[in-house]
This record gives sequence, structure tokens and C-alpha cells, in this order.
Amino acid sequence: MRAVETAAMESRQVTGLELMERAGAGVVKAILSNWPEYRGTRRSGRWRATILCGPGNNGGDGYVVARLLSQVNWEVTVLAYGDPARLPPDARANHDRWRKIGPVGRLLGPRLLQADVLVDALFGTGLTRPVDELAPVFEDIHAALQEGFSGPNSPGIDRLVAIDVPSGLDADSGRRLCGADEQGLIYDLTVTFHRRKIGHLLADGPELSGRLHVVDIGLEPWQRLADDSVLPAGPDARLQKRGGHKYDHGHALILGGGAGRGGAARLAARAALRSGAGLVTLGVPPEALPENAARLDAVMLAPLADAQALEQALRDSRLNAICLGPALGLERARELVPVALAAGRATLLDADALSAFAGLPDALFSHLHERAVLTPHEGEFARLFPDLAQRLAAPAERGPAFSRLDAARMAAARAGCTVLLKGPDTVIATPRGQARIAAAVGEDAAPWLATAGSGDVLAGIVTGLLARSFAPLDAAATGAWLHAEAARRFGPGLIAEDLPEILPQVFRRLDAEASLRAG
Ligand SMILES: NC(=O)C1=CN([C@@H]2O[C@H](COP(=O)(O)OP(=O)(O)OC[C@H]3O[C@@H](n4cnc5c(N)ncnc54)[C@H](OP(=O)(O)O)[C@@H]3O)[C@@H](O)[C@H]2O)[C@@H](O)CC1
Ligand SMILES: [K+]
Repeated sequence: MRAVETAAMESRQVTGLELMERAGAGVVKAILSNWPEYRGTRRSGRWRATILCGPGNNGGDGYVVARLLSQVNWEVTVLAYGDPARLPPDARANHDRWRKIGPVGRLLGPRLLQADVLVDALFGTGLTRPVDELAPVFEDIHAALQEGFSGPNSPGIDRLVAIDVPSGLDADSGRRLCGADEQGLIYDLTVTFHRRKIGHLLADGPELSGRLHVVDIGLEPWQRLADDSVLPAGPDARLQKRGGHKYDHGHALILGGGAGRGGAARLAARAALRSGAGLVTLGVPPEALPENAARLDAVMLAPLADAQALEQALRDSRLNAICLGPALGLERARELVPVALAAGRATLLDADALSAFAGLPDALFSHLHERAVLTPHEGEFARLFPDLAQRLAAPAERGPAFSRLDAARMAAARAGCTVLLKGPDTVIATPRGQARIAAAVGEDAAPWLATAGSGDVLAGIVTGLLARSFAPLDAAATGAWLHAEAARRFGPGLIAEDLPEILPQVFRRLDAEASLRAG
């Protein structure tokens, strides 16, 4: 975003002041469109806004909002943090324009929060360190929000709106440096500019920000200059199939464990098939064959007793993707993982295949290669990368704080393969630092995904895409998006078995959208 803004301003086609005006206007428009009642007249008196303006350009946006709201007849109070004389030039210009309309009070000291809408323009992307003296301000905001605003003579706030990011949130990591603390202060609306920031998608960002509204401030022509190493995960045109024999779509081998505990591997296998792999074989110890045979049709079944049997099976070069982990068993995982990795195929390791190397990560890393994908949840991540997990768990003290994105990137570099760190804010990174964020948060939330077996399905989907020759990063990112999209499509009541069965609907919708685009 910063590179895009700088390029836009250096082009002289737009000034910083114009961008700030568009930003402020966007915030006002978002407030009025989110709550249409504000377009009408208030039952008593005028609509009231209190704008908290900070020491940088975020504060500058706040002064624009103050002016524009007062132009539509709102009663506006501005409270500043920091010395307005030291504002950067564009923010200073907007402060001065506001001063011709109304006064600027001080935020610190006695203050009465009394408004229909409180606009937080204290800090945006420039916050680098905690501002402890603002803690009482946020306590007051919290109390005022609980009170609600019932009329000119009572204190209270009805709605809380953040400009760009809730102040105190680190826009790079989504972690809180200060500000709204654990008391459960949640914004009603956050209005950001041009693109969602990483901090809106990770860690505390999604919940704290509330509804997220992205305003176009005309930076699109310069977007190509943005850092595109981190992108949101999404659908991929290659998900559509265009003819071909079943072997053209790959053959995935899912390795399962002993009798009586095969459900997870079967889920993964079915998900791989539903994701479009041409063939899927489930390889299990001989004693588990009858149980699995009774439960499988389109998925093929093969006896795979031990490392030797796996080595033998992998002589078939058509087996182009392997999944180990779900219900594999720790001992079997320790035996099979090195053999599977030695074959050099696209290989996904999940669950037991990761936990089997707890405390001995180097024993795993020495076998990994660039065609491998690890899909740990937080617990499994901590077993393989305890120091990175510790850094994530430590309080954030400075911005940019250590983020899940940093953790996944460092883990990928260390492991030498793609790492997908699971969560509502799934991040995927490669050893070269490319990353994707598959955030099932905010309006894209998929809360029913937090269900037993959901991770096994994800492993299967990604393996299916690996079999279809997606590169590891693309398989992991598209797979994570498909997984969440299936859950969103199914909605409440979802269990893991439903996920593979809903994938055809997702594909049909993608086909329909592609036909529409083709005209
Ligand atoms: N650029 C553009 O084109 C556009 C930008 N836009 C808007 O600008 C925002 C970014 O503005 P920004 O970079 O000025 O940063 P902002 O978040 O206002 O705060 C930085 C100020 O706070 C200070 N500061 C930091 N930490 C502190 C602390 N703990 N305690 C006290 N002070 C502290 C810091 O001082 P310093 O760290 O240098 O000492 C600096 O003075 C962005 O979020 C968006 O809203 C839009 O108008 C669209 C166009
Ligand atoms: K803010």
C-alpha cells in the first residue's frame, strides 16, 4: 500500500491532500450507507459525531470526516491527541480547515463521550509502539458504548467506527500493541482504503475491526507496483477441467493407519477425489483392508504394510501425489514419511506425520524438499517450530509485530518446503517468501469449519490439487480457499463428511461464473 501511495503521488496525477479527501469522504459515505437512518433527521436535535484525531495522517482523515459531517448538518466534536502544530502537512491542512468550522478539544484530561457515532482517527498504519496513556481513553469508550447514546443530556456512544484500522492494532500483523484491550471492545465498522491490510485478516484484526468496508481512493492505476508476494487466496481458473483421461488429472496416494481408526484417511481420500484427482488410492496395512473395503467405492484400496511395500508401490510413476498423516499412527508415520519423501513426489504431511517428529524437527527437515507441503494447526506447528510458536505467543511490543505470516515464512524457509499454518486466518508460505492468506473471517467467516475431521478434508483437497499438478503454493492456497468456500456454502450444521460432498456445488458456481465472463 505504501509503495502504491508513493508512486501515485510521485506521478503528480494525484496529491496526498486529494487522497486524504477521498479517504475522509469514503468514511462518511460508508457511515451513511451502513446506517441509512443517519440520512434522515434525528428525532431530537441533530446527529452527533465525536472524532478522535491522532498525530499523523490518520488524524488528518479524521479532520476531513469532521468537516464533511458538519457540512451535512451533524453536530461534530473533535478531540485531538498530540500537538496539532506538529501534524504532517496534509493532516495539518485539514486540521486548519476544520478550525475555521469548529474547535479542537484535548483528548487527554476531562472528556465527555457523547455521540451517535464515535470515529477513531487516532492511529492508522503508522503506529509503531504502544501508547499507554491512551488506555483510560479506551476504557471510557468501552463504558460509553455499553451505556449507548440516548439523548443530548446523557453520556454514551451508539456506534464505534475506525478509520483504516482500530487504533492500537498493528496493521502489519493484526496484533494489538495497545488500545482496545481484552475488555471486549469491538468496532462496529472499520473503513479502510484501497485494499484490506494484512492486519485486518490475521490474529485479533478480524474480530476487533468488526464489519470491514474498503473504499476505492483511486490508487488502482498504481496497484501493479504493490508487493505481490502476499496475496489473498482465492479460486483458480485451473480448477475447471477441460477434457482429458483420468490419468491426466493425476493419481493420489493417501496412506492410512491400522484397523478401527481409518475415518480420517478415508475423509482425506474422498476429498482428494472430489477435488478432481483422476484416481485416488488409499494404502492401508493389510489388517485394515476389510474395514476400508466396506466403506469405499470410487476410492481404490491397496495393502501397504510397511516402508518396503510403499517403496515398491511408488515405483509406479503415475502416483504423483502422496498424503500422509490423517489417522496414520505415529510409528507408521516415522517409518513411511522418509520413504515417501525420498520418492520426490508432491507430498503433503499433516497430523501424525508432523507430530511423529515432535522435538526432532531436523529429522523431518532433512528429508523435506520443495514439492512437499506441511499443513500444521497451531499445536502441530509448535511441535516442529517451538521458537516461532513462542514468538507468536509473546505479547506484541512494537510494530510491525511478529505475525502468523512471519511465522509461516520462517517455518517454510527452515523446512525447505511450503507451510500452511491452519486457523480461521490460514497463512501459506514458501521457502522463497511468497505467501497467501486464506482468511475465513468477517463476512467470509466459516465458523462451522471448526469441526472434527475438517483438517483431514483440507489435507485431501490439497493433495487432490497436487495430483492435478498444481504447484505446492497454488495447491495449498486454492485448497484452503475451496475448503472454506465449501463450508460457507453448506452453512450451519456442517460436519466434515459434508465438505467433499459440497465441492461439486462450488465447482458448478465457478463454471457458471467463468461462462458469464466468457459472454
Ligand atoms: N499516505 C497516504 O497517501 C494516505 C494515508 N492515509 C491515512 O494515513 C494513515 C497513515 O498515516 P501516518 O503514516 O501518518 O501514520 P498514523 O497512523 O496516522 O500515525 C503515525 C503518527 O503517530 C506517531 N506515532 C506512532 N506511534 C506512536 C506512539 N506510540 N505514540 C505517539 N505517537 C506515535 C508517529 O510519529 P513517529 O512514530 O514518527 O514518532 C506519526 O506521527 C493511514 O492509516 C490512513 O488513515 C489516507 O489519508 C489515505 C492516503
Ligand atoms: K484509526
